[in-house]
Amino acid sequence: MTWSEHAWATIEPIYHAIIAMPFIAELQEGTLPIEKFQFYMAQDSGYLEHFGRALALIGARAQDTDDALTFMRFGEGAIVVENALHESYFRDFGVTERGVLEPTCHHYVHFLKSTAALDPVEVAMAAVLPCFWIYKEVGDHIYAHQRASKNPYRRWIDTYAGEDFATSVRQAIGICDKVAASTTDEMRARMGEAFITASRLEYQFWDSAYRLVRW
Ligand SMILES: Cc1ncc(C[n+]2csc(CCO)c2C)c(N)n1
Repeated sequence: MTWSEHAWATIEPIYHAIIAMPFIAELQEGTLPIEKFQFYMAQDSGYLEHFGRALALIGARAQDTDDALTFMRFGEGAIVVENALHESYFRDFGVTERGVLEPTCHHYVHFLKSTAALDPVEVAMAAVLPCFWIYKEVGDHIYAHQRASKNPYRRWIDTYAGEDFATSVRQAIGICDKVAASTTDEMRARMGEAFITASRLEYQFWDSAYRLVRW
């Protein structure tokens, strides 16, 4: 079993809890109240900027030059590409400003940034993996189960269910498996812990958007 297969098996309950969340079910049906989506988008816009910086830092710390380049490109993607999507969503859904990072987003980005800066680079790579992988699985799940023909959240769904994104996810998993294969049991365990923590925070991110949790 590869490191990633094992890691995914440990977060399977979290993944199932995510796809059962009202936020995801209502996004899929197109019935999610707009204010919850606005909250999510505004928080996610802040998340993406910090996440992009964490990815670039992991790129700078990666041992292998190809991996460094891949992470730098991920970082660029998070800031440039995803922000463009957010900007158009801001327009379409009437969000005027990003606002402050609310507790869950604040916690998540600071967990990622401190891990990227202070922990071994393999652990940092594992910490950012749920962001890719869970979005891919959630995107595919919603895409496969959607019934509404006129879903205002369609573009969000298409982004994460698309083939371009699938390629990035495969790359991120591949790098984690490669570094895991050439490290110690202790480091693989630390990678697993970071993977679980980030998966919990993915759950919390949607949950707190649904509940509009502010400071
Ligand atoms: C809370 C949160 N987690 C994950 C993503 C998805 N995501 C953001 S950037 C990126 C990779 C580089 O483009 C991916 C997969 C998100 N939007 N918001």
